[in-house]
Amino acid sequence: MAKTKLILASASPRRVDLLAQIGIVPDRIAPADIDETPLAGETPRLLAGRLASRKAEKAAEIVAGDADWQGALVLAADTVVAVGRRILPKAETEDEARTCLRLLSGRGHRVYTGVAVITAGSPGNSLRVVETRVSFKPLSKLDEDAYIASQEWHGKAGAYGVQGLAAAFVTRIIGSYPAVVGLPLYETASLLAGRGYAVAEGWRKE
Ligand SMILES: Cc1cn([C@H]2C[C@H](O)[C@@H](COP(=O)(O)OP(=O)(O)OP(=O)(O)O)O2)c(=O)[nH]c1=O
Repeated sequence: MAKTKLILASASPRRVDLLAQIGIVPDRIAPADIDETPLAGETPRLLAGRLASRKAEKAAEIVAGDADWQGALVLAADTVVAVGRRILPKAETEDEARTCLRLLSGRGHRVYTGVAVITAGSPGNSLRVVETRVSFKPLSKLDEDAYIASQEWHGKAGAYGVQGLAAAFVTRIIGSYPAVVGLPLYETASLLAGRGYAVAEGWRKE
């Protein structure tokens, strides 16, 4: 039987690296640019799920009509950081980043990562939203200034990347570390397997 093809609907190199960690190399990368504005009253969990689904649908639209990609799996994800019910932005300015860091300082927050898988040309999707609890130490003025100067916050949800310098701020993680970075690997593998993708194929050394 022909191997099921995989399309990754993401422009994020981190998601490519995370998939590679479990031996998965997408056959095609088809980033989906969508409006990520939360709806009025939308919870962070619902937002992460809706955006992951929307990204997968948009990438499937790109390959619709191309017979070579019918039946391929389309995988997308979205990461949202929330302090209580407040959804933090993907920080674009230093002011936004400072506001996020002050909200995160010395307390816990939640990271919601939605992962969606659809089969190109078929209706319906498989969706999981993974919640991970992350706690930060109280940040000093020096921590804050140095992290801002590092530029690592730029474009990141909640203005930090746990895979980088901000790891020095993290006192505790309850849940999935790879979900915080951008893709919950257990849930991703299980969604793909549920749609017929042989995740462990190719793990054996020749
Ligand atoms: C909390 C956290 C966020 N982030 C970043 C990753 C993303 O840039 C951002 C979440 O945005 P996303 O919209 O999930 O992803 P993206 O825009 O990078 O890529 P695409 O939509 O094409 O798949 O936050 C980290 O890199 N590490 C972290 O620990």
